[in-house]
This record gives sequence, structure tokens and C-alpha cells, in this order.
Amino acid sequence: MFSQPIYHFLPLHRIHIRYSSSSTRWIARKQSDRFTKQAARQNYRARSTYKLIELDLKYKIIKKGNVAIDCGAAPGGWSQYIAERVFGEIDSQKDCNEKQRRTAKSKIDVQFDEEEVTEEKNDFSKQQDVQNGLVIAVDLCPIEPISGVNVIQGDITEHKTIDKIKALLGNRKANAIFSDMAPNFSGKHLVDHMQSMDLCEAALSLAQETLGPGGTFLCKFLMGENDKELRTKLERKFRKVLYKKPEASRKESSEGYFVCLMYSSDAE
Ligand SMILES: C[S@@+](CC[C@H](N)C(=O)[O-])C[C@H]1O[C@@H](n2cnc3c(N)ncnc32)[C@H](O)[C@@H]1O
Repeated sequence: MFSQPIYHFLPLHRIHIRYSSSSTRWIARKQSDRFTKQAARQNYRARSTYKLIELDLKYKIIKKGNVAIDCGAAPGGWSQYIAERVFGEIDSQKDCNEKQRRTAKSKIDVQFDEEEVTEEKNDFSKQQDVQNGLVIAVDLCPIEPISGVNVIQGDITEHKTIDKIKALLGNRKANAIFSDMAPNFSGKHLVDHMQSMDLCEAALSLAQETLGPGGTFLCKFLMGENDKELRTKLERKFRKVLYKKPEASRKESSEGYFVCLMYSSDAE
């Protein structure tokens, strides 16, 4: 008699979906999280945008007119913010957002400490202006268009993706390379850690091909036995390498970020 499932005829409030207790906790946590709410209010696609905002406010990574590459960019929160900085929307067209962002800044409560790096760090970026700005977002998954952002759907570990990035750069070098890439979680910490290390290596290899002198490299990694080795490698290429866990990064997550400042292609 019924060609469609019975719940099509029930009023919505009568439908009870059974969630497992871990899903219920996940939904509750997501709904109550202040960064999730803030992202919804400020139209950022991901709560993780506040990790980048905290690090950018602290280390002044992104400047108007910069060339920036965002690896593992989907759904696009980081790229939205990077584009706002690069094309200057935060200072001009989006006054309202700027006001909100100042609130975000005060809420994030960034402590400037002795590690703070001042304006002189990225001389290369001072030579550029807004018209020259270029933002490239790369991900395995599709990304809904973001104003001013060049999207490449591809795997960062593949040559053809690197070639597409280089084609967009032309003869320019990047001021900053970001990687918020994360593997598909297997649930086995060692496996996830090793895959995360591979993604960091792929992003670093991109940096070695495309980052200009004095440039910044910011990458997420899952902590584990090999992260010291990665850090040592980074220290050979960057004048300063800092480990950071931004406030928006969940305490229970094993992720951390390396903020690498002042790239030198000749260093070893
Ligand atoms: C945590 S999400 C990034 C969120 C993003 N920063 C934002 O603000 O919207 C991690 C992303 O890394 C991407 N990713 C993982 N491996 C990748 C690879 N080999 N190449 C490109 N992207 C990759 C995933 O598809 C996923 O979208």
C-alpha cells in the first residue's frame, strides 16, 4: 500500500532519529562551541578559521598584495580569511566584519610574547600591493567559489597539481604557504600520524619549489614520534620554527602547528 517510507507522512516533530551517544556528544559540542558560533556569525565556512586568525594576528603572516597558497583548503574558511587580508577587504569594504573581527581578536585573547616577530620579518611582501595579490586554494575536494581565490581541485602529492599551482604563479614566488591538510582518519594514531607527516612533507616540498626568500610556511601536523624529525628539517630551511596549538584547536585533538618564519632557499 505505501510506496514511500512511512516517515514521509509523519509530522517532523514526531520523527525521532536515534543517534549514538558519541554522535550526540559531537552534535552537542559542535552546537555549543563558541568558535562554531562565531564562524556562523562571521560567515566563515569553518571554525578552524580562528586557528589561522590567531596565528596571523600574532605573527603578522598575511599582508595586502601577498601571494598565498592554501593547501587542504576545503571547505574554504582559511582561504576566505587569506583573501580578505590579501585583497584588503578587512580594512576597507568589510568594516562591519572588521569590527566583529576585533571582537574575535579580543575573545581569542592572543598573548603577544617574546616570540612575536615584527614587520621586518617578511621584507619580500612589502614590495607588493593589493593589485598583485594572488590566492591559490588547493584541495582534493571541490570548493565553492570564493571571491578572488583561484581554486585547484587536486592532490598536493601529485606532480600535475604542483604544475597547476606553478602555472598560476607564473614567475612569481609565494609569500606564504599554508597547510591545514588532514588525512582521512583511520582511528589508528600511528597510521594517522604517519599520513599527516607525508602531507607535511608534500607541503614542504611545494614550499621549496615556490616560496620566496623570507616567506612563511604554516603547517598542521598530528603529533607523534616523527614530528621532531620534521621540525629539524624545517629548522634547516627557516630561520625560526615555532610549535603552536591555537585556542580554537580542540584540547583533545593531537594536532599542532609549525609556524616557520623567514625561509631561506640556500639554507641547509
Ligand atoms: C581540516 S580540512 C581543512 C579546512 C580548511 N582549512 C578550512 O578552513 O576550511 C583538511 C583538508 O585537507 C584536505 N586534504 C587531505 N589530503 C590532501 C591532499 N593530498 N591534497 C590536497 N588536499 C588534501 C582534505 O580534503 C580536507 O578538505
